[in-house]
Parts: sequence; C-alpha cells; structure tokens
Amino acid sequence: MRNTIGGLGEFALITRVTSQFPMTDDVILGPGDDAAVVAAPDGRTVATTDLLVEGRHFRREWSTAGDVGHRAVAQNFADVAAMGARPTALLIGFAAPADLPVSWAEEFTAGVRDECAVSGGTVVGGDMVGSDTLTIAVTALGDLQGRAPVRRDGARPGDVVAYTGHLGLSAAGLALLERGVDGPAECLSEHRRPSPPYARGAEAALLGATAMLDVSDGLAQDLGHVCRASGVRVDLESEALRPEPSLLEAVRVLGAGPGRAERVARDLMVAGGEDHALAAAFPPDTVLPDHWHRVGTVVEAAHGTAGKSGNPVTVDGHPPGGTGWDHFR
Ligand SMILES: Nc1ncnc2c1ncn2[C@@H]1O[C@H](COP(=O)(O)OP(=O)(O)O)[C@@H](O)[C@H]1O
Ligand SMILES: Cc1ncc(C[n+]2csc(CCOP(=O)(O)OP(=O)(O)O)c2C)c(N)n1
Ligand SMILES: [Mg+2]
Ligand SMILES: [Mg+2]
Ligand SMILES: [Mg+2]
Repeated sequence: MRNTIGGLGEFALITRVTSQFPMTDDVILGPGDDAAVVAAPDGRTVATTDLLVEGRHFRREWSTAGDVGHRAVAQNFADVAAMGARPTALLIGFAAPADLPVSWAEEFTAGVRDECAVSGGTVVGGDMVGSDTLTIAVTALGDLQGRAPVRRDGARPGDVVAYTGHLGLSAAGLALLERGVDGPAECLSEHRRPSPPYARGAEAALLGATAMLDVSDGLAQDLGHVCRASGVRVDLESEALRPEPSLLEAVRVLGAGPGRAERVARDLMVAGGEDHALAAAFPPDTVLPDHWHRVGTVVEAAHGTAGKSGNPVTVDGHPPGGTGWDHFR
C-alpha cells in the first residue's frame, strides 16, 4: 500500500509530478490553478493530442516507465514538429490503477522531463484518474514562430518526397520483443524511445515544404493522407529506400534469408510506424540538407481516382509490400 499511488493519494502524487517541471519562457502560469497560461507570441498555437494505452501502445514487461515517459512526449511533439512548429507545452492525463508503484509514476515523470530537455517544451498541467487500464493522454502545444503551418494538403505534382529521422527501426524492435529474441540495440531503443527529429519540422517549413507529417502508422499509409488531402499520388522508389545497417541486422535476426533481407527491411521502412520520422514534400528545385532523404515523387492523381479507396502511394509503381497500422482493423 505504502509504495503505491493508492497509498500516496491523488494530491500528493500531483505535487510530486508537477514539481519536476521547469517553468520556461513560454509558461506564464504553470500547474496549480484551474488552467495554465502559455504564451503564443505570434497569436497562433498548434494543438494536438495522442493517447498511449497499456497493451496497445506499450507493455510494462517490454518498456520501462522512463521509456513510456519519453515516448509520450515524442509521439506528441512529433506532431507539433510536423506542422513546422516549435514544441512549447504539454498537458498529461494519467489514468492508472491504485496499485501502480509510486516508482513507476516517478520514473515516467523523469522520462517526460528528460525528453522535454531534448524536444523543448515543458509540462503545464494534466489530470490524474483511477482506472483499470493504464492510459496516458497527452495534449501538446507548439509555436509557429510567425510561419504558416505546413499542412497535409499542399503537395503538388513534381514535388520531391523526402524523410528525415528513422524508418522501420521501431517496427523491427517491436517484432524482436514479440518474438522474445535479442537484436540490434538501435531498433529496440527506437521502439521504446523514438527519437523524432524535432527541429527539422521548422527547418522543413523554412525550406518551403508544401506538405508534411510524422510517420506513426507507416510511411505509405501516412503519405496516403497527404495524397488524399492534396489530390495527388506519391510514387516511392525502392532504390532510394536505403535500410539502416541496424534494420538489416534485425531482419536477419528475425529470419530473413540472405537474398531477402533488403526487401523485408524496405517493407518495414514503408509499412512500419512509430519511429516518428518526418516525411515531407518539397518543390522540385529545393536544395535539401543531407539528413533529408529523397525517397519519391509526387505525381498527378489519375483522373477520377481522388478520394476512392486503395492506397494512392506506390513503390516503383506497385502497391506497397505491407499496410500500416489501423486501430480498429
Ligand atoms: N476523436 C477525435 N475527435 C476529433 N478529432 C480527431 C479524433 N481522432 C482523431 N482526430 C483528428 O484526426 C486527424 C488524424 O488523426 P491521427 O491519424 O491520429 O493523426 P496523427 O497520426 O498525426 O496522430 C488529426 O487531426 C486528429 O486531431
Ligand atoms: C504492445 C504493442 N503492440 C503493438 C504496437 C504497435 N502499434 C501500436 S499503435 C501503433 C500506431 C501508432 O499509434 P497511434 O495511436 O495510431 O498514433 P498516431 O498515429 O495517432 O500518432 C503501432 C504501430 C505497440 N507499439 N505496442
Ligand atoms: Mg493521433
Ligand atoms: Mg502525426
Ligand atoms: Mg495512428
């Protein structure tokens, strides 16, 4: 009882959690009142929310509390970055069983704090609720710094499609954990603590990106949202999809034979989510820094196909080798 959050009580837990977060220049009033006050220098705030549900998004036997804290921040500030904005503030809804160890809540909080040190932003509020299922609901805010948001509907035929960050490593890490086999640390770590390239969201905006999103459900599926919003198709080039060495190693550990490792790894790059890479379309003459990997081209939607079912994203003109994540299928 003593070392559980039930033993500690709601308000003592709130005090322990909220005392961990620094006031930043963006925070005019932090946790402790009915609402926080966050500065919005250009008058426009990016707002987004994502849930993490135990059993669905993480398992306590596969991820530490610190991992889940890092991930809660990464998953949400990646969406802020994908708008071309700078992360400013988080609100964290924490629904947990009373027998959750206090140490879990504290390590989770430390994970949140440490990822905020990487992404920017801090926690300005939240909520605590008793629940049979451990669930973390995060709302994230960001500052566009006077720029227009990079939306999903601006991609134009001829644009270059590029990504920055990792692709496929998280999915490979998850597959290793599901099989109970050891594998490359990079893949396991990317699943437990994804590392979105936060600052490259604003960079893409400054480079003139016409559309952007973070890859949570799989590159092809997520680019499908850009296609439908923009009324275009995207063709990815398999030659340009270069798997990282750790991804190739993971698919070998998972049993892909010598001739197949490249193709299996590419399929994970196209269909695996949760690395929270940023994928964007840029005008054709854009000079991209090396960390933006060109992987395809925006092409005109075939007449009458816009809005119809079927993925508007192809690889070398063919349907992708795997589908992405759908919570209800
Ligand atoms: N329950 C909901 N109510 C209102 N809007 C929602 C709901 N679920 C999702 N959305 C909106 O639909 C869009 C797509 O959601 P999602 O696929 O989860 O995006 P992402 O992968 O970037 O988190 C987002 O703009 C999101 O805010
Ligand atoms: C225990 C466990 N099983 C399966 C997965 C794989 N998984 C869960 S949700 C998801 C997609 C991304 O999560 P979502 O809630 O759709 O985030 P969003 O797209 O809204 O950012 C994936 C690949 C996982 N992370 N953990
Ligand atoms: Mg979402
Ligand atoms: Mg997103
Ligand atoms: Mg999703």
